[in-house]
Amino acid sequence: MKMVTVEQAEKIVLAQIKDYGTEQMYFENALGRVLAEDVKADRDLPPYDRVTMDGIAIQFESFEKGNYSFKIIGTQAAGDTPIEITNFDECVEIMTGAALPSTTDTVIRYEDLNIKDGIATVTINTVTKNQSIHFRGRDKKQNEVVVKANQVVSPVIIQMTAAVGKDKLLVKKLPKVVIISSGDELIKVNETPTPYQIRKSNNYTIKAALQQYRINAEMIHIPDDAEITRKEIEKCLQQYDVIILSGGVSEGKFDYIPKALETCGVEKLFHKVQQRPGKPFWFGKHNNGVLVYAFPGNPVSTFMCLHRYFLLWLEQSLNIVKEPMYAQLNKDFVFNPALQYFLQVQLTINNNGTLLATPVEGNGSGDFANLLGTDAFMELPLEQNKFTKGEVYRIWQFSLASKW
Ligand SMILES: Nc1nc2c(c(=O)[nH]1)N[C@H]1C(S)=C(S)[C@@H](COP(=O)(O)OP(=O)(O)OC[C@H]3O[C@@H](n4cnc5c(N)ncnc54)[C@H](O)[C@@H]3O)O[C@H]1N2
Ligand code: MOO
Repeated sequence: MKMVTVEQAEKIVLAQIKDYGTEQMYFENALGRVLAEDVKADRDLPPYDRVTMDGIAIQFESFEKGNYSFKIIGTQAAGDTPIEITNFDECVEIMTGAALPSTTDTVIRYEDLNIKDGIATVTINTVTKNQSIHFRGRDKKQNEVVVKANQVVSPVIIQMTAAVGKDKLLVKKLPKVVIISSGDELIKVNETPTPYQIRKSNNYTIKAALQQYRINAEMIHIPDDAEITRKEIEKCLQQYDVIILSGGVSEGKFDYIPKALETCGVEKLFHKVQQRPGKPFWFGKHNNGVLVYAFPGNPVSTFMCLHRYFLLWLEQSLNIVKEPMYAQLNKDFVFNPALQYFLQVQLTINNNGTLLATPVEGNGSGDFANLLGTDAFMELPLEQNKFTKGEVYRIWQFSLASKW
């Protein structure tokens, strides 16, 4: 099979979008999950005419006719049953959050009153009818949708679901994912490497990226052994929805992955994409539905393919709707090979509000240290070799949104 373009690879990957169903969960645990139902207001919001200042509640008409002094007939806290007045010159001392008595229509705050011997005297001349009242149903009506389905549950959504008494939420189920690292040169994080060994790290960055979507992926390491590789993949095909591999997919003597996958009945949908980094990316599907993303082992290649293909597939499978992001190249750049280049860029916003992408090239796809100073990959078009400052291209952001 011929090498596919980035565009073709994306099409093939997105043709495998899958709905993993829904599940109910306690609302407090739903942060970061994708809501699979609309949430409606169980009653009007606010549910009653809500007082917004501590002070007194009066009938505006009384003040309008020249009455400045009101006899306090009671004190009403938030949560209390409203105390009704029976005379024009009466008032209720009332607290923020209390329900406005139906016989009153205006609230005057303590700062504008003088209270002595049970009489509240207004010390200002301008009072507006209905002031300091947040009227019932002003924000939302009963049964109105307050949170729409198909969005990631955020702190404000948690607040709203709490407020409308919805303690269980229907959310999208997440695929079961296993991350497989391979290579005899790789040791555990807490082991001491020989001069020629390195610590495993790609698998942790994948796991962490997936945790942002609340997926708790398992991790497995396999040695450079064809038979063990085959057996482990065989097992994973029975237990998971998605297998993500990192390493062992290029031309090396110990790159057993593509062969093992095909022996296990995983159909190759493509191997090799016309891109840098990440050229040897292998993607396939088992007839039981399990998808296999086998990323090239170089850390930046794995990281780029994860964002450009897997997370895109995941977001679309979970119905997370995201608009593509673009930025303006902030420096001329040249790339000659006939490959689609994913340039590492640092993002800043200039004083015109334009998102600028400054190239920070690094030392190739093994240089994962370079990722720390960058925020996104800028996808440069295949047809061009020269890219000029001021041109706008698509970006794939990986730094946390909290940067701004
Ligand atoms: N003759 C050719 N050689 C290579 C080609 C090619 O087309 N022909 N492609 C190159 C490209 S591009 C890439 S990218 C790499 C991909 O190789 P593999 O997928 O086989 O990956 P490995 O050889 O297993 O590892 C590459 C590199 O990454 C390190 N690595 C692997 N896994 C991890 C991990 N979990 N954590 C940290 N680092 C990891 C590994 O130690 C190697 O240094 O192939 C080129 N070669
Ligand atoms: O996929 Mo490789 O990243 O070009 O070194």
